[in-house]
Amino acid sequence: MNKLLIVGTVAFDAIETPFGKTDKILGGAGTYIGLSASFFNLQSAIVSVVGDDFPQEHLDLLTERNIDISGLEVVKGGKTFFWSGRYHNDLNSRDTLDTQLNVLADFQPKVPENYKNADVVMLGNLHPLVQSSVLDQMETKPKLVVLDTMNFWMDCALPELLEVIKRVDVITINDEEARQLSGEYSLVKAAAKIQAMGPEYVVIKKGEHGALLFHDKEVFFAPALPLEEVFDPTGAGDTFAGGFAGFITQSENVSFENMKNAIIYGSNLASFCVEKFGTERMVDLNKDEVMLRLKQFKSLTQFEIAL
Ligand SMILES: OC[C@H]1O[C@H](O)[C@H](O)[C@@H]1O
Repeated sequence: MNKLLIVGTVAFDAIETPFGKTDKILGGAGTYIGLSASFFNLQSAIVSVVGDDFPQEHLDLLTERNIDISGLEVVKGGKTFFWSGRYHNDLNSRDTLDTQLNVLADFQPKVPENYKNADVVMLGNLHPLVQSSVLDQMETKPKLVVLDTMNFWMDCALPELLEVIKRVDVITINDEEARQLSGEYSLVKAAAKIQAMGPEYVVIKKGEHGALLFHDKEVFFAPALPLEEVFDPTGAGDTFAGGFAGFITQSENVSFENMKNAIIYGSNLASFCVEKFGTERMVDLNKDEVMLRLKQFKSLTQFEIAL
């Protein structure tokens, strides 16, 4: 089985949406990526850090999903990273209410020995120096390195971010971030400028409006499924990235054609993530539901050209 190495936060989140409120539930980019990738036939490991306030049941959940947690450091006497946010009525924008880095402040990632030859590396949203350090530890060149990031790092660690961007094959960011990073309003021009920074493939996430995949002069668009229920968008982008990286790892095919499938799988899994609070929906989701919704994705975009 092919190996996927994931780096990303494992966190406690407190979330408020127009539909309700939660207190300290399981969250973190690494968690969402891991859960999403667990729907594929692969071996995966998470490199991250938590404090000893992190409940065993959450660790068990990751292990039950066949995610290797030997690279998930538990700091004695430390507190787990905590994030709290409130979504506006449109669910597209949010305010961060609190961020407590805690053990994340001094995090030095350690890639498990048996993942230093991982086929695919998924660098979740974290400090770019942490992302670089994971790449430095790889003993064989991965077939594909995917990086997710956000505007926060563009604002406060741009040189480090540009360094790690040079080293990756695929970058996933949202439309506003693509504009910020490139200084271009047109997403076509933005993608071209970002490709010139290093990544051959640029995935631009547009939330409820789908995702675009750029490579050379080619572009592919994956819709987002129009959903009746959108409850909580937290982790949707990470779930998308986990589905993308998971599918590529399973299929061993890093061509542009196969990446089209990967972004459909990513969008499909993300469409489930938003249906409940936090990781709830990803935890009770099964493969049959995933496959069924995939058919809906297909019929959403298929049509006959009438001349
Ligand atoms: O990307 C989603 C994650 O970002 C925030 O940092 C929260 O931990 C949340 O789970």
